Amino acid sequence: MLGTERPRPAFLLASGSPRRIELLARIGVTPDQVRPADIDETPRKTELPRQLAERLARAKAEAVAAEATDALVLAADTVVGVGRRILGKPADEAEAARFLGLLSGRRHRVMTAVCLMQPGGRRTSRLVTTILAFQRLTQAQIEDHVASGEWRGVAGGYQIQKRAEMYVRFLSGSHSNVVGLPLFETAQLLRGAGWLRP
Ligand SMILES: Cc1cn([C@H]2C[C@H](O)[C@@H](COP(=O)(O)OP(=O)(O)OP(=O)(O)O)O2)c(=O)[nH]c1=O
Repeated sequence: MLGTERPRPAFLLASGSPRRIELLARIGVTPDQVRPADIDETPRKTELPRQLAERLARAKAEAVAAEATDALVLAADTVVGVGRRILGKPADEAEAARFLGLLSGRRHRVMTAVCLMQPGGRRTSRLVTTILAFQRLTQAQIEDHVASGEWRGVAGGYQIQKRAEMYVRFLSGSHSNVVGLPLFETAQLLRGAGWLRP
């Protein structure tokens, strides 16, 4: 850094998702601090998947930025939508199996909203949608998936970066978006904030 330049703000990742840390690392970005936001993620009645993702990403970013006004704060939220239905994180094995049944043989959408708060309160964001289709799943495949435990703590109850990819017949759009952080759009936001070089 040259002496005439202003010092960089601290970069905080407002997320407890290990996937988001790994994805950022892939584009050479290491947060100065990881500070998961503690917010209520319950969908509102009649809220659409994209509205939920946008609202939660913003709420996570604002919650952390409120305690660190001089920092650059990045947050994201990933939601799976099948029609108007929102699939969050399955509560238990039965719900994980039900989600897989809903995804079986159908197209669905994965939406990730990314929100970046700059020091001084300027906010920029992106909403990215990836369309996927799973093959039709047999009962045995659903049972194996549930037994793998890979449904825990993830939207829709599957992880494309793990065994579930073998069921993905079709994907249109960003792969990293499905894993929790669309890297192309995140890099655009970070460039806009002067954090990455154009
Ligand atoms: C669909 C899908 C989701 N996911 C993950 C990404 C997100 O971490 C998670 C969705 O939950 P989120 O609420 O977006 O994120 P999180 O609770 O893991 O972390 P935080 O709120 O602190 O940022 O699901 C995968 O890892 N692979 C997939 O294929």
